Amino acid sequence: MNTDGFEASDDKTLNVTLNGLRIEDEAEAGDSNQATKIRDLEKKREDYLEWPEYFMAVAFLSAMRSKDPCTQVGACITDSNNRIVGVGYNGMPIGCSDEILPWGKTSLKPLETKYMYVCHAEMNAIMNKNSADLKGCTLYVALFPCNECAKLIIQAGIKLVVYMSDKHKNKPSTEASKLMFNMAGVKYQQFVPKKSKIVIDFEEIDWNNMSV
Ligand SMILES: Nc1ccn([C@H]2C[C@H](O)[C@@H](COP(=O)(O)O)O2)c(=O)n1
Ligand SMILES: [Zn+2]
Repeated sequence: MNTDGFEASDDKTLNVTLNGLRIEDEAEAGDSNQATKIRDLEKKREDYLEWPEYFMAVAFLSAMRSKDPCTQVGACITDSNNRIVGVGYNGMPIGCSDEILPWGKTSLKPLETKYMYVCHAEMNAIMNKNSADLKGCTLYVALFPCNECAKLIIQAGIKLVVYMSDKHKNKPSTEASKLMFNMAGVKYQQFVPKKSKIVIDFEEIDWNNMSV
């Protein structure tokens, strides 16, 4: 065993035992890159997802379930213990076929547009709650909530809305949401990602080191 805790075997394979796991490397003993790599496996990871990024990523993952051809929105509600207590995405109400109801938005006949029927992501996340109530909770959502969802958010007792985009900020609906949030003491803040990308590539997972 050398001073780094590595064991150089006769066949020039670098063998290291970490927490009962034997890591064998085809590197020559003394290869400093390999040594650094192996030493990194002994330390706590520093590039783990922080809570806000994790929750916003859950919101975005949920949005991938949406069948809306134009806009997919996801929402994730968390409590003060950083537990997820509700998730949702925009979709047709339960029992109302999303094969039959319209997904278009341009028809001059309101009944033939999705707007009459779609449940917004925030509404679904609130309705899907798995805790007794949502008092003091935080809602993560891709788009700033509309006025109808703002009412639900307020009534549910949610205290903070973290949103990614307020691209409709000049719409009366957004202004109404902000007016109600301000009156009701619901705070809202734009999410500033620390990572530009969060990728899950199933084909690239290194099962030996369990890194993605
Ligand atoms: N905060 C939001 C904003 C929008 N949505 C949903 C509702 C519709 O399915 C769609 C909006 O349609 P668009 O006019 O953008 O094609 O997005 C939501 O769930 N939450
Ligand atoms: Zn809404």
